[in-house]
Amino acid sequence: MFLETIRSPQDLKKIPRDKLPELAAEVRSRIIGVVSKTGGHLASSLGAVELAIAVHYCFQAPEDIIIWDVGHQAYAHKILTGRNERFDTLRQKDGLSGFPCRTESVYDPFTTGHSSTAVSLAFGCAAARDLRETHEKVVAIVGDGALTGGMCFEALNHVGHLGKDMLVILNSNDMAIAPSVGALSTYLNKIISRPIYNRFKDARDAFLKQRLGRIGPRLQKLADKFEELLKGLIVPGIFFEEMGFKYFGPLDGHNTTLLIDTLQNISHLKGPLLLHVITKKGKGFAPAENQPVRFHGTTCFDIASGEVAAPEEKPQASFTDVFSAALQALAQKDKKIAAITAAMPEGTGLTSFAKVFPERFFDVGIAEQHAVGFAAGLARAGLKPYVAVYSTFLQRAYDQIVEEVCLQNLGVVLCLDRAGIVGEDGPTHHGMFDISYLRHLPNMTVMAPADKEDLEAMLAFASECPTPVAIRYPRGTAPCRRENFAVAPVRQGRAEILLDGGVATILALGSMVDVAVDAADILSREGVRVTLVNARFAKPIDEGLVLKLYDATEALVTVEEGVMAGGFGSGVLEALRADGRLFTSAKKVKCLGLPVSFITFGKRKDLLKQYGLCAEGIAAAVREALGR
Ligand SMILES: Cc1ncc(C[n+]2csc(CCOP(=O)(O)OP(=O)(O)O)c2C)c(N)n1
Ligand SMILES: CC(=O)[C@@H](O)[C@H](O)COP(=O)(O)O
Ligand SMILES: [Mg+2]
Repeated sequence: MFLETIRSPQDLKKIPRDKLPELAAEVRSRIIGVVSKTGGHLASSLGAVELAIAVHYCFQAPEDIIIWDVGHQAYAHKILTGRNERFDTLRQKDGLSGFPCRTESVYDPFTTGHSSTAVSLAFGCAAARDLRETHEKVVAIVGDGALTGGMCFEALNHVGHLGKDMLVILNSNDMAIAPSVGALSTYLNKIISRPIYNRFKDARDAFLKQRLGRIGPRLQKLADKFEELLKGLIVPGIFFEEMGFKYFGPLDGHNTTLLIDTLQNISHLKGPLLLHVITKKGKGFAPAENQPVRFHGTTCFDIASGEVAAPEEKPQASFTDVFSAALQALAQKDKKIAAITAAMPEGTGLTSFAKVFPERFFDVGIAEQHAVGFAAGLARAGLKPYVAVYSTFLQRAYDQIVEEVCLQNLGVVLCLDRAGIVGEDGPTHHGMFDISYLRHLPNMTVMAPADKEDLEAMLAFASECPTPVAIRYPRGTAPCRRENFAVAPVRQGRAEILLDGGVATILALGSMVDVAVDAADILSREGVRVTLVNARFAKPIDEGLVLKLYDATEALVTVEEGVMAGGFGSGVLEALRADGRLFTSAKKVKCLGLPVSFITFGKRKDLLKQYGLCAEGIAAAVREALGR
């Protein structure tokens, strides 16, 4: 067992080169064993095992800086950099992060999770190195999916211009989460298969053999020279060469000897280098090789069959499922509806929309900024675009939301999935800032559905709304409306009263409504009756109702699954302050939500509980506000 001997990359370097494939097999089996129990980003990490071995074999981390883009493929890197013993704790609270993490290891120069950042980060390190006159190497490892992100292009442009020493390793597997899309992906495929060059070579060989007989060998020499010239014109990677990089490859990214030889040969070269390696997503585990999308990010599974472990409870439709079905139903009736994803058709629930309405579906690649700008164009030209994107990734497109959507007052619908605590992906992925970053924007309406019925109604409401709308919903199950509560029609800026006549009011937003219903039950068993409001709108807030209930009840508690600063509760306080009531009354208003801090990874339910966003937490807040 080689793996047991490795505590750091120094130990890795002691292993003979010809034994590295055995080490790779051990690392793979360790990754599969752990991820089968913890869940995680399996397929990408399996594809980058040899790459991690080769990079750590050739470079001197942590002095040399190695940055994995996104970081979801870095499990082998973690295992080889002193974290093998703790690897079983992957993505568990207080365990190892699923992504590179600055506070976890000196071998992780950055905490990452969002795509297309590595070249910028690496280039910053390279530029600083040159100013400090030190000599560390800087390496950015970027996937073909990540390469579609604008930030990556901006960085390549800058690197090529300034020409500093650094290495970009492009890990091509023809996949983002879904199959890669875009002209660049087509270009990379051309490089890999080299059809023009190969066709030329085959035709030339055949011609020389069949037609020229004995004078062939002399001509062959001439042709070889010509071929070299021609190769210069159609050489793979000419795009990167023109951008100012020396291009090497494409290489088999699973051949450790080839990778190490090449890295050692090129790493002393000056200027920006780009090494293109070809890998297989899911390499070494047949179920993941065959279903890379399914195993991109997986829950626990059975290693022998590759089957996902049966859920403990009966599976219920998620908010994503509800969104998926409802948008399709709307699109059947309204031909103006289009759907846009930034490389996440499965995660956002748009896969079946893409099949049913291929001409109205757009996967723009990992390009959230472009997704929003593109949607603005569609809306301006008379379509009704729904941009389905995770809350955390929409942060990228803030300026496009402000300038291209809100300032133009266009009817773009932003559908923010994974809004709130996402769980095991942790701080890079929790969608906790969106209410705050959207609520202050002119012309923007911000909604959050309490349940399945609300989401369906809000999507329909948005289809009629000529101005910008954002609908945020969390990861996980969408509750159905409870039997004793009717569903009021969705009207702009109007909340819905679920329980009336209480001594205190709970104003709950989105995912917190169902939890607040349970809190109301707890309190009612204690003899405390509450008025419960499904706020529906974070902007505009139903100010009339807020003021009315402030007067009518003894205390007010707001609850939201988002950061409190600038959030829904802040909006309620702003309404009370603007009206002057906050200054003239001693009534207690209590806001529940997430603090202004980066929240770790762990189970969604546990993390919500930690911040009082559970039935008992809400009940306790009401008791406190009432002074009981
Ligand atoms: C800004 C941003 N948008 C979307 C994602 C979601 N995401 C994570 S990995 C990934 C695909 C990355 O593809 P690639 O870089 O080719 O890596 P591979 O999974 O193929 O190894 C996507 C879309 C993200 N992490 N960050
Ligand atoms: C690495 C990354 O950003 C995605 O793979 C993300 O982890 C997907 O999250 P979901 O599992 O919630 O779709
Ligand atoms: Mg890829």
